[in-house]
Amino acid sequence: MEKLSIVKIGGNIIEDDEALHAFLKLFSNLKGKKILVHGGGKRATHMASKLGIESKMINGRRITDADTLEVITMVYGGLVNKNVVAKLQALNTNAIGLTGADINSIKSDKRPVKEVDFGFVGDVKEVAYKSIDKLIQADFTPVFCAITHDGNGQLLNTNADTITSQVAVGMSHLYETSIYYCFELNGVLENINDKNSVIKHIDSKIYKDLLEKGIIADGMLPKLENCFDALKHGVHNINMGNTSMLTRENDNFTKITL
Ligand SMILES: Nc1ncnc2c1ncn2[C@@H]1O[C@H](COP(=O)(O)OP(=O)(O)O)[C@@H](O)[C@H]1O
Ligand SMILES: CC(=O)N[C@@H](CCC(=O)OP(=O)(O)O)C(=O)O
Repeated sequence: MEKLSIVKIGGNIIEDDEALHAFLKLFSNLKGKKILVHGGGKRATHMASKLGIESKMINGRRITDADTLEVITMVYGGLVNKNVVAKLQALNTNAIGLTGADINSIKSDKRPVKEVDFGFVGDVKEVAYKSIDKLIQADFTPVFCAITHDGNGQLLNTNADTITSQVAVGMSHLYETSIYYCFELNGVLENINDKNSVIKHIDSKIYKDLLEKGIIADGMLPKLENCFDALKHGVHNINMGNTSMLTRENDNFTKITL
């Protein structure tokens, strides 16, 4: 099976022009077929506050009312996505920016209201991996933002880590797929205050242990949940760490297995 890399960059890299440029250079130089997924939660929170809209997060997910949906559509689908695409073009990578509505690539269901009403937040139900592959086969590099749609004209906010793992599961029908979750730290850390305390390997048993010890928290919780879900559904390989792990010269990052 041919290989495919799906790389996700988080909010802290997007916020830092130098880090973003350095990352995009590495991504452009990455050999083989590839897809980029970006977040931008921090930028959305900042923009919302400029517009006088308060941001609320529960379990790492944004409560997305109608006003917030407008902000995230402008920020993720517009500002961040188009800037990333333009910067990739400058690096000779022929990128195409997409929400899940484009080419009907990612359909989701609005999250049902239980204890919490998340508003316009979508849980992914269908990835059109064959359509995405048409872009890849035409030598375009898809760049997804954190927006999906319900098929009835409604855009929905969807966590970028989840988009990454679900797109990876879809693409695993066609490729041996690896995920690279790039963020500002060197990997999952034993001690969050010590950047050198990288845990090099996490499997389900170690994960349970880390959860019990309270070592994993905040944004790392949904990230790791997504990892195990993806591995159970056909994704070959998952790595988490600093963007330099893309060079393969750095082996100081976290590898996740079942
Ligand atoms: N044990 C841990 N190791 C590394 N990061 C952790 C850990 N526990 C919690 N985190 C937090 O998870 C964050 C990464 O997740 P998230 O905020 O969703 O970032 P991103 O926007 O890059 O996806 C880190 O910035 C860190 O604050
Ligand atoms: C539903 C939900 O929470 N969506 C996320 C999507 C952006 C994202 O995931 O950005 P990072 O990867 O930078 O955190 C949000 O609006 O914050």
